[in-house]
Amino acid sequence: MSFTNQLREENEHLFREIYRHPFVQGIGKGELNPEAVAHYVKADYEYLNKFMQVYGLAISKSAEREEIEFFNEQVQFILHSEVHPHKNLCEYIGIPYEDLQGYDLPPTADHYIKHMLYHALQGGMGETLAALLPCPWTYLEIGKKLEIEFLNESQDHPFQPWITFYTEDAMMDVTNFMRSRLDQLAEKASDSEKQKMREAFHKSCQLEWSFWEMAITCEGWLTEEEVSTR
Ligand SMILES: Cc1ncc(CO)c(N)n1
Repeated sequence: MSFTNQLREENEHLFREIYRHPFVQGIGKGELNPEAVAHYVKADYEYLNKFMQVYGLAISKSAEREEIEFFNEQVQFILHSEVHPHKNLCEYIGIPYEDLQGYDLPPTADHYIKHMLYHALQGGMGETLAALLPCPWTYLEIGKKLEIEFLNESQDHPFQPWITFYTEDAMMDVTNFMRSRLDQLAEKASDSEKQKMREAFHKSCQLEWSFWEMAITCEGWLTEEEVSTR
């Protein structure tokens, strides 16, 4: 079995729970709390800004042009395409996209991005890819499952653009490219390197689930008042 198939199998429980998460199910049902949606877009906009910087670090570790080209394309994809699912969510809550930009990352999003920055700075390309891979892979699976379970050609669905964005070939291509590179690198990696890749991948899966939870609970940093009253 390939290394990334093993990773997928080891994290089956998390993939399942991510799909079952109330925010994800809310996308499917077309019913979401507007405050949670605003919280998600604010966090995800800044998260994706930082995500592009992780791609920049990955470029600095690239062994060949093909990899540089891939990461460069992914930066373009975030800048110009991944704004569409955000705009879909903004329309649902009737708030201009610009009004949801420039906020501090809530604790979980901050943790997630620093986890990726850590592996990109400390580890090699394999570890970097292992930390990045759950991002496209979990969204691809969410999109595919929601499409089958909730999208119906004949009915308007408020989140149809969001769902179909993540089922398009682009998401599949990113996931497959990262998987095949990671599989190649894992073949040559030592056991201890593979262990680091496993851990990076597993923590990213956990943080994907936590990111949805952060949105639905409108998680924020404790205020001074909250700290002093506990
Ligand atoms: C937190 C998170 N993970 C994955 C994606 C998909 O790129 C996203 N937009 N946000």
